[in-house]
Amino acid sequence: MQARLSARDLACRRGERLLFRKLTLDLGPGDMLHVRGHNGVGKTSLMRILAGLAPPFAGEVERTGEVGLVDGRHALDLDRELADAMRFWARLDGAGDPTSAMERLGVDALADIPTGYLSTGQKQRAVIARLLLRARAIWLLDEPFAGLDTASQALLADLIAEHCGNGGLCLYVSHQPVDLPATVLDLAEYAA
Ligand SMILES: Nc1ncnc2c1ncn2[C@@H]1O[C@H](COP(=O)(O)OP(=O)(O)OP(=O)(O)O)[C@@H](O)[C@H]1O
Repeated sequence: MQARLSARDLACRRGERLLFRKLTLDLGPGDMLHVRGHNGVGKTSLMRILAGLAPPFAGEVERTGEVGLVDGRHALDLDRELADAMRFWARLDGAGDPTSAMERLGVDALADIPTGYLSTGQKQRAVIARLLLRARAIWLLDEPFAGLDTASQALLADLIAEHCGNGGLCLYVSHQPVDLPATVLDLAEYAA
């Protein structure tokens, strides 16, 4: 898997405020980076910049490989049954049958439940199942462990390890410690 994510001298401004600056990183196959920092330091903003969804105030980002982004924006049609929602995502993502990804995340038993009825953790597991629908080299996961029970947190850690073991890379934001051999980046150290 071709995976590379580099950022040079990144700065981020939101409204009138400069949040962080002079952030440089270079991630390749197998690399894991745990981004942390206090509320409002700019973690979500950083993820959006790295994903190419927002421009940096300064600096450059280079990506090799497709991005799989998990953030709080689930974009689920609340009336659609989960199996149907997953098939919709699979079509959007150019992927095949979502059944095995649903089984891996243990949401196959929820197939006929409208997504609006799913609990927070169940929705999050569905979103992670979507991430597995298609091979994407660069995983950008914003608070992916939030709302997950202990078993699901361990499963997600396993999935990240597997992804990186297969030559992918993963950058995740988490306020909680995660049992993975990731390098830690404290965004507060780059606060402007
Ligand atoms: N569109 C915007 N315009 C102005 N300010 C914004 C905008 N979006 C976010 N901000 C501000 O930028 C700062 C950083 O937000 P961001 O969501 O990146 O922080 P975070 O580190 O992810 O926080 P948390 O840990 O609470 O999720 C916050 O003070 C937020 O209010």
